Amino acid sequence: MILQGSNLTIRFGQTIALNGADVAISPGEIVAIMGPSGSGKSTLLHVLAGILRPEHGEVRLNDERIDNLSDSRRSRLRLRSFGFVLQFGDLVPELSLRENVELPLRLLAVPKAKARVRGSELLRHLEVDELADRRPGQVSGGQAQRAAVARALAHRPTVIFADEPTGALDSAAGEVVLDTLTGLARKEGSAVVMVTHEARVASYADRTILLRDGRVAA
Ligand SMILES: Nc1ncnc2c1ncn2[C@@H]1O[C@H](COP(=O)(O)OP(=O)(O)OP(=O)(O)O)[C@@H](O)[C@H]1O
Repeated sequence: MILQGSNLTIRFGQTIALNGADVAISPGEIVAIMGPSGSGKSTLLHVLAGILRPEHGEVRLNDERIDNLSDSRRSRLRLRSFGFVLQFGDLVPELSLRENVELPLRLLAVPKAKARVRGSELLRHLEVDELADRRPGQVSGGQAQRAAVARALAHRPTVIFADEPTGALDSAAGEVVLDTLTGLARKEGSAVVMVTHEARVASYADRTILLRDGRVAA
């Protein structure tokens, strides 16, 4: 297993968002997390990704415990090992699509020329290379989301976390984003963990984890 969460428990005030959830993700596996509203899907994603710390339980990446690392070590680990695709354009609005895609590489000190080659390759795969110099506000939602997929893949992360990655798109644009996200992740060996409430989105996954009341129900 590449990523493992055991007995994950977290509360927000009186609300128990996760109540002893266990999940394990294999290398390169594509997993959908489904369940009713409020069942803890986004919270599970944030705990697995080291954004939130569980109150009980532990998270292991490559068998190394990550939930008890300091905030700065967890941020560093997220930058190196994880990619993220969120529902709404989380690209940096002041940067071009190309600069957004190169950003994780530049933060990881990849030389500019090398980052440019990798960025161009991904933008081409995602068919937004002709828009590379535009800013996110100057392209459609679907085009921006394809650039977000390119950015998530840029540094060849171990796991890509996607929270409702097509939630803001019409179905045609959503299909393109899912095709490219899952297709490129498979090709490059990144695992994908995606939260969705749509069966159509989950059909792209190898396996679905069903959450109910903060636990894995199936
Ligand atoms: N920051 C927070 N502060 C307070 N309560 C929270 C917070 N985040 C989540 N919760 C609560 O924890 C529970 C699980 O929330 P979560 O967002 O993980 O559910 P979800 O399954 O992703 O829901 P949805 O499908 O509606 O997005 C909910 O009852 C929610 O209200």
